[in-house]
Amino acid sequence: MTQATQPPVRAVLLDIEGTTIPVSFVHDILFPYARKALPELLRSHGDDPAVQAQIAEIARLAPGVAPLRQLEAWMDADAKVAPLKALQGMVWAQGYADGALKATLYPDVVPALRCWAAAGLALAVYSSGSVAAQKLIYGHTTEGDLSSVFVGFYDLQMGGKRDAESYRRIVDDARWNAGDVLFLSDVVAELDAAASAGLRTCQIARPEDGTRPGTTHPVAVTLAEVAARFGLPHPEAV
Ligand SMILES: CSCCC(=O)C(=O)COP(=O)(O)O
Ligand SMILES: [Mg+2]
Repeated sequence: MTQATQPPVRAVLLDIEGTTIPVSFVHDILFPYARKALPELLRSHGDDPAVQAQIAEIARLAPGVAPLRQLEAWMDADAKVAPLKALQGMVWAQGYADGALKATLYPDVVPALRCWAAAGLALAVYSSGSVAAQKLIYGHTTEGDLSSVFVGFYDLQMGGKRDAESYRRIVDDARWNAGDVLFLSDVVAELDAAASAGLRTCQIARPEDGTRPGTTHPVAVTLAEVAARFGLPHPEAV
């Protein structure tokens, strides 16, 4: 089916890093902040049940390895592992609360998200960052609190982003039809998985991040271009 003969997009599922928020913000600001703050979190909040639950999960995944050592290994590898992502979210909460962290989105993102939500599209997030971290990042942007534009937030509890089953779970949870959903990501393997689950896909290839456009999914450099390609309300037209 060509775009013209496909049913209208009713929902947009969005990755964060490299899609709505620069890779540089995540890697140069968020990750170093967490790397510095995690040892203190483990030391001073090690008896907090929420922290203990993540330490138990680290022990399950990496038996016999000291939790901090394992977290550092995962951070070195940029591993998308749920206990690391949960603990990073906990330390970022403090950074957002005291103003040390504020998210800068790509300039085309806020107009598009506001326009699409106002037009009745259902918007949801799917990121390796924990749901708590997602709500923090969109709740503390340089353009204010954007979290209310989203009807859903999904993380690794749904499964890995390169696994088609994760997208089926999200679509079921949101009570969407897969063919009505457009998934946006910079990572081709994630788009492949979403397409296998029947979602429509578009790669966001941000030149400033050096994203290499693939050849197997439609490609756009901004969300305004996504709007034009998929017949969504255009942020500059409202
Ligand atoms: C929720 S903001 C931090 C994002 C993060 O921790 C990460 O690993 C990026 O993952 P994504 O799935 O958004 O590429
Ligand atoms: Mg990404």
